[in-house]
Amino acid sequence: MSYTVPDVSSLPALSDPLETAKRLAAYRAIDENVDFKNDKVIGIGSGSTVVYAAERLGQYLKDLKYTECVSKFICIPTGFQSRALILDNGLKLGTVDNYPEIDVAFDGADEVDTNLQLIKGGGACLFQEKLVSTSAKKFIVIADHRKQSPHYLGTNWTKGIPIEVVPAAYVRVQNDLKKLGAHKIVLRQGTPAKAGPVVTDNNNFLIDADFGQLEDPKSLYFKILTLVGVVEVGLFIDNAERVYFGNSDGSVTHADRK
Ligand SMILES: O=C(CO)[C@H](O)[C@H](O)COP(=O)(O)O
Repeated sequence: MSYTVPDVSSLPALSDPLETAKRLAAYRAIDENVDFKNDKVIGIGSGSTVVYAAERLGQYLKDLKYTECVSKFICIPTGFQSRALILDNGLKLGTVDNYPEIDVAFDGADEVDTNLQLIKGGGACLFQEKLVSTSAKKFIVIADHRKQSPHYLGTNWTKGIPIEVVPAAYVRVQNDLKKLGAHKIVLRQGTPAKAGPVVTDNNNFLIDADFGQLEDPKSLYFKILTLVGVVEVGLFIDNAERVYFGNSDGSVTHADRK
């Protein structure tokens, strides 16, 4: 029997309502933002929400109405987990080197403010996420309702801004972050799974620096980025075009960049 992409409104709820919310947001984002006729290169981010975006593309691939175009899509990952998601869903893998222009990219976020500025990097993939999202003509974020900030970044996500640093410079960067006004600075640890610091897909370390609520995330972004040893900062500024939020009542809402 032939396969048809399931309608979002007819999906049975998952056992965890939060997972249901993430799935709804991701499916809606794919349905409304992939141009099946014209898109060629799709960015696939990292984290637990984007799993459902890759799953949705995999569903389109199985539906004979879409198989021909989806099988030609080149999907660009943002790290190891994301690469596996692409392959597990039968999609074609590419790299930014081969495909520097991405039509549309999908990724999760740790917090989204009212201007669609983002904190990302909670899953330690921020450099490649930034590479992919800023290489995309359209960057679409998918998140559950916990990620929607009432106003400023740093309200819901209080673990600090993730910052990817060259290992040789981590002490220097920590000292410099203190001078910039960070209240709490932590070198992210891999324990209990790994003794010692988290090592990113790019062989770097991660520092989480808490600056409290961010009234001006853009200027802080540039201040941190210019510190010697900083590879990338988990503040995604003027990057997201639209964010889909999966809500606890089963609805999905979206916000657009002004
Ligand atoms: O930035 C990220 C990884 O570095 C993720 O996109 C972010 O942490 C959101 O993850 P999830 O969808 O699991 O909440």
